[in-house]
Amino acid sequence: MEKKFQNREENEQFNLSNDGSICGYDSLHLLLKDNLKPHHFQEVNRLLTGLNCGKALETIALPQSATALSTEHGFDLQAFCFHADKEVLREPRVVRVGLIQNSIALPTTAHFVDQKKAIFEKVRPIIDSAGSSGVNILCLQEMWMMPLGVWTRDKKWCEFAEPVDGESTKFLQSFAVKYNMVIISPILERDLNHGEVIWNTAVVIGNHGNIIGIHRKNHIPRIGEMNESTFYMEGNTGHPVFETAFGKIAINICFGRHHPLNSLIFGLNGAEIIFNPTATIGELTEAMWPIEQRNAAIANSYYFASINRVGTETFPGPVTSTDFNFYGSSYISAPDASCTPCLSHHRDGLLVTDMDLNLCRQYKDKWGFRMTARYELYAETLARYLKPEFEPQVIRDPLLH
Ligand SMILES: NC(=O)NCCC(=O)O
Repeated sequence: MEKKFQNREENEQFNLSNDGSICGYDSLHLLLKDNLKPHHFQEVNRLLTGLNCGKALETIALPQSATALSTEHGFDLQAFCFHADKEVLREPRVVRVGLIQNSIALPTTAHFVDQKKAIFEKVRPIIDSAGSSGVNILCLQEMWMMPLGVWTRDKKWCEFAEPVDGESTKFLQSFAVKYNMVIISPILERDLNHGEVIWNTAVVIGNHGNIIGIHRKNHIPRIGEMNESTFYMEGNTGHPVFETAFGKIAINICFGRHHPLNSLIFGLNGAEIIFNPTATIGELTEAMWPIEQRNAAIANSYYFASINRVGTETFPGPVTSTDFNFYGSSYISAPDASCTPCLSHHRDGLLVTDMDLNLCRQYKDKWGFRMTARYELYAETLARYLKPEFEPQVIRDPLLH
């Protein structure tokens, strides 16, 4: 539950104990709401999260069956609605999207079978809550079925890898059928047909429980010790867009969000919603988190839905122990530059959001980013850049020494 304190000093004091909250609050949004005068908060909120169709983003009421699960299991549950303008020739195309963020359920030293089982049991009520909320497309976090062992160099974590039609897919297929829901399941994949190599993969399960297809992570981080390429290499599936019963979607896995051309190409292939399952930590990316995804949504006239895991994952090593502190804060950005507030910084959560997909074309028409882009210039420079004899186009001040 959200921590509540008598006053700001107590909140700040609490933050010193470092429970992963923001000064005792679930999110920046709630911290500001609780500490600003209502008219100040209204203005700060407008500046931080924008306006959708001229108004602050509306919240939506969810069925009691969904909210009861959040109370019983202590996960954050928030619900919002992005509107589009009314059109004469097209009906609204409203899709209900759900994002799940969660911590692991057992210490990373527990038996692997127990760890995976415990994660399944942890997400089960959250998926049920999404299902009873009428979610059409649900996305889980990057490698949701395991701790983030790929940030250690310890190859034992390869044991969590599964074939595309493995245990995690089978677990989720039953929910897809039960709730008539498309489910995106980001896993550590083992490709049995190609030398048993490992990939970082999102499996797209259709609303009839069928596997529509997969996408493999395009960009693999190599940041100091955070070097996932010791486990798997850059994906070989391009930039697929999956045409589902509820809209055209694509998955831009984690590190891909830092690459604007990666985001661009999903858009050129016609994606209306990008799902961005992520695992990231505060000291590295928290200042980027509210910016990059919103920018991608604006520049490409699509929705961008980002999910980050929560909690601390401790990996004891022979000499030192490594801790990763994930900051949650899953949220959705829209083509009109508005966005939802973030889910909790430290608790499991489900974000349910209605989005009218008509907003994508309306913003293409209004801002004309596709029309005004200079793809031929970019393509020409990129083609030259790839050649060994490339020289940067720099005009030097002749008065420089
Ligand atoms: N999982 C992953 O690619 N994380 C890298 C850090 C980041 O992009 O935030």
